[in-house]
Amino acid sequence: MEKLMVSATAPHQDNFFHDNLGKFGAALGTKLELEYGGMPANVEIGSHVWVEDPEVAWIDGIVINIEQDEVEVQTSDGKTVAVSSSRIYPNDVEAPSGGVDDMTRLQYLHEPAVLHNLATRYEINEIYTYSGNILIAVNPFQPLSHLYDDHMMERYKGAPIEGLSPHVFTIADVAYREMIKEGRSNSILVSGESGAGKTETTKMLMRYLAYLGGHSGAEGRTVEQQVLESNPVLEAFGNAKTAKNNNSR
Ligand SMILES: Nc1ncnc2c1ncn2[C@@H]1O[C@H](COP(=O)(O)OP(=O)(O)OP(=O)(O)O)[C@@H](O)[C@H]1O
Repeated sequence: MEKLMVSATAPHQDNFFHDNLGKFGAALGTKLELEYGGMPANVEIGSHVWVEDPEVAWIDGIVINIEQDEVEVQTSDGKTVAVSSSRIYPNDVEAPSGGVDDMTRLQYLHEPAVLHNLATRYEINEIYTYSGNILIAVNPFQPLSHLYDDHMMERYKGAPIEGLSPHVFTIADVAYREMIKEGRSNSILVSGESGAGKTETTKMLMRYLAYLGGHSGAEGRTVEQQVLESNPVLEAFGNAKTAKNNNSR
């Protein structure tokens, strides 16, 4: 059985941009341990790097001094910090200002680069980003209805993955088409911490799948309507308010 994956994540704050990369990192639930076993080979005085910061998780800066295993970095908030050479990560300052829609296109695939890319896209309401064939969804904590309307479903229907912005509909579309082509069941794995947006993501997946397969059903209601109408009933029985989510499953 083919599996497609959507990884949902929550920034926990309405405005998390650069100051909230730390919370975002925690929400991602992943720590990309890419140790260099020493200083990255291409780091020298003047290099742009990321260093860890207690407030904002990762901050960009410029190397101003290197002494054996210790590197001095002037950070963009005007401070000077001394860190072990194994704790700095190269910063690609030539990366597109709006981020990249597939993280495999990043020059460096380490934690600060990944988080910075997601945060940059989130700033412009691009909540979806691919990492190869995995879709990362960042919880917008606000209705983005234009992303999920009929017009969008029509646009994504059967469309090649390359031409359109990353979207949960593409994941559903690929899963559906593979199921038809292979003639066997398919599955989509949606993972993430509580409050990350798994339920909402799943609703969008179901909505799109119902749209693809929907036709007029009993009492003139479409399959899409019937599937979606079952949600509030199921949620009324199974959901509860928790510290992380008002509508937790
Ligand atoms: N794509 C989205 N668009 C708008 N709001 C969203 C989206 N995803 C999540 N949210 C908001 O975040 C809240 C929490 O999301 P959701 O219930 O899907 O999280 P969850 O991962 O299923 O959590 P749990 O594991 O606790 O059930 C939603 O009630 C909704 O307000």
